[in-house]
Amino acid sequence: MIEVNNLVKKYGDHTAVDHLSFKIEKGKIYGFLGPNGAGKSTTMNMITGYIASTEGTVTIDGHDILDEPEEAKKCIGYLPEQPPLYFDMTVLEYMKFVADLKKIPKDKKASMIEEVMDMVKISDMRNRLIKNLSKGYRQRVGLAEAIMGYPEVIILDEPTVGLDPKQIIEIRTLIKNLKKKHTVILSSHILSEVSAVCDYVLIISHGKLVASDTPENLGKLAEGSNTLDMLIKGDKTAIEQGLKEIEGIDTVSLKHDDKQNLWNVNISTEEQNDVRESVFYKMAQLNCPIYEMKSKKVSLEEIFLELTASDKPVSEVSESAEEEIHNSGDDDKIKTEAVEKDTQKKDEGGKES
Ligand SMILES: Nc1ncnc2c1ncn2[C@@H]1O[C@H](COP(=O)(O)OP(=O)(O)OP(=O)(O)O)[C@@H](O)[C@H]1O
Repeated sequence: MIEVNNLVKKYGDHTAVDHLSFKIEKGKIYGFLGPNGAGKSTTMNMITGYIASTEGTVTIDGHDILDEPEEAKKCIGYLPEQPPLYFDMTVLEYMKFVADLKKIPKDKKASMIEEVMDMVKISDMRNRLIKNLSKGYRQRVGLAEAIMGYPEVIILDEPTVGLDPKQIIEIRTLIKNLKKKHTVILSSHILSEVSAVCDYVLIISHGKLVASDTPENLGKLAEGSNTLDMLIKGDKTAIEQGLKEIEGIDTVSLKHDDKQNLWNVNISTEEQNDVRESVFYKMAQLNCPIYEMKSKKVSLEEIFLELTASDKPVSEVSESAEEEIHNSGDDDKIKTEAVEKDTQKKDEGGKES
C-alpha cells in the first residue's frame, strides 16, 4: 500500500529524518511513536507530499508521491498537526468546500457530507462558524476533511493532542472504526495511545526507526524481563563470578558505590526466573553479605524510553550490547542487553522493513 524507502530530510545541517524505511499494509492502524522532535510530523509531511524529501522515495499504491503527486494524493486523507481550517466559514460551508476540492461527484456530494459529519459527530454544529468551535470540534472538522472522499489511507498527525479525556475516547473509537474501510497511520508521543488504538507500532527516535512491532509483542518484551538491583559487600570478581554461575541470570553489571564501599549490582533475568533465593545462598556461601535487594519489572515505558533515549537504531545498539545507559529517573544504571536481545528477537520476527 505505502512503501517508504530510505527517506531522509535535512534542514541545513540537521537531519530530521534519517534513512527511514518501512511498509504499510492495507486495513490496519499503524502508530508512529516517538518523543517530541523525533521526526514524526516531518515523515508524515513527506508521505503526504506536503514537503519534499532530501533523499529516498515514498510510493503510494505504486505511485511515487513526487513523480505522480495527483495519483498518489488521491489515495490519502491527511489531518496535519494544525489543521488548516477557514475560520470564517461555517462547518457546512467548509465541508462543501472540501468536497469540491476533492472533486466529489455532484450527485454524491450532499449525502457524503451528511455521512462524514455524522461519523465525526459534527452535524449539530453545521451552522456554527469554525472560529467559534472548541479545540475538540475543530479537530473533528479536520478529521472530517481527511475522511471526505473515503481515501484508502488516512494519516493523522497527533489526532488527540489538546483534547479532553472524553473527546480523546471518542476520537479513538472513531479511529478504530475507520479501520473497517481504511488504512490508518497516526502519530503520537503517548505510548498508551498507540497501544490502545494501533495494530502495529513504529518507534522513531532522532529520525530513525528504532523498533517496530505489534503492541502485544512490545508488551511481551516488557513482560519478558526482570531486574534485580542489589548492594553487596565483597570482592568484585568473586561476586561477578558467583552470580554468573547461577542459572537464569542473563546479564550482570557492577558499579562501585564509593560512599558505602559496596558494589551496586544489577542483574537481569527472564521474567519467569526468580533467582532471589539462589542469589542469597550464593552470596552467603561466598561471604559476600547482601545489604539491599530490590526486584523490578521492566515496564513498557522504560523500554520506550530506552529505545528513544539512544540516538542509534536498534540494529546498531544491539551490536554494542555491553553499553550501559542511564535508567530514567534515578542514578542506577541498567544493562540494556536483555532488552536489546529481546528487541532483536522481535525485530527479526516482525520488522516490516
Ligand atoms: N522547517 C523546519 N526547519 C528546521 N528544522 C525543522 C523544521 N521542521 C522540523 N524541524 C526539526 O526537525 C526535527 C523533527 O521535527 P518534527 O516536527 O518532525 O518532530 P515530531 O516528532 O513531529 O515532534 P512533535 O511531536 O513535537 O511534533 C525537530 O528537531 C525539529 O526542530
